[in-house]
Amino acid sequence: MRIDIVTIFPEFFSVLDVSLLGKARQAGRIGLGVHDLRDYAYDRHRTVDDTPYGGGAGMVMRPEPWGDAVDSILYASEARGVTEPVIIFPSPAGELFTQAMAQEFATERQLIFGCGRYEGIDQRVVDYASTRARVRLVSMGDYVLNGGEIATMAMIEAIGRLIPGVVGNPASLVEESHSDGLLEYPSYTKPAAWRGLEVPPVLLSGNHGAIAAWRREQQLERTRRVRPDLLPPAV
Ligand SMILES: Nc1ncccc1[N+](=O)[O-]
Repeated sequence: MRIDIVTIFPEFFSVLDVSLLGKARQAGRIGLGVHDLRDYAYDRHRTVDDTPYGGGAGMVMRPEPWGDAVDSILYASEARGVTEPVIIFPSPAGELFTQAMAQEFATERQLIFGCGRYEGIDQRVVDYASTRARVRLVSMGDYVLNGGEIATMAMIEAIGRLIPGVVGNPASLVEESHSDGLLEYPSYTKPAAWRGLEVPPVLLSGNHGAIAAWRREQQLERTRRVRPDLLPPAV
């Protein structure tokens, strides 16, 4: 998979050189391009924002630098034979990011992330990009960040770890929260007793059927208690 990021803070993404994603990049499983939006702002001060039409507080990101940045990335995509990649604009006005979306995006050949700042990006950038790529506005939750960089980092981690070969043991991806729609069961390791707290005896029984049943019940109980909205109908 190829990932391109447009941002005014390219240094934000140096963290993607480490850990699993760093190894995936070294192994060639993920290609990463971080593009500084200011490289596409050709005035002397490399301005990327301006005051909003219609008034109001804050600044809006100008369309020209975005248009040139998107065109430059799409031109390179076409040269690599990728037509209509997905462009993701993190936005509190977007559709809520879920594990299902992470799974969906993990099958794409290329993802482009457009990190807005200030009060957002001129709407015409989204409208223009939609004529040349599959555009998705995606939200990490009902709260407001100062820009799309942290949201992009979270999505890249959630998506990247699903790409075959990135996570050492693919089996570990199966029994996780949200992988089967429910929250995961509690986990324990040695010692069996710690500060007067015991590991549930069933986990020491060696009875795999009883262990699987206990874990499923724990998932349901935890999901009922913490996230009843995730419960499948008639549970
Ligand atoms: N919540 C957000 N606030 C600002 C930018 C992006 C956001 N998001 O969730 O993707």
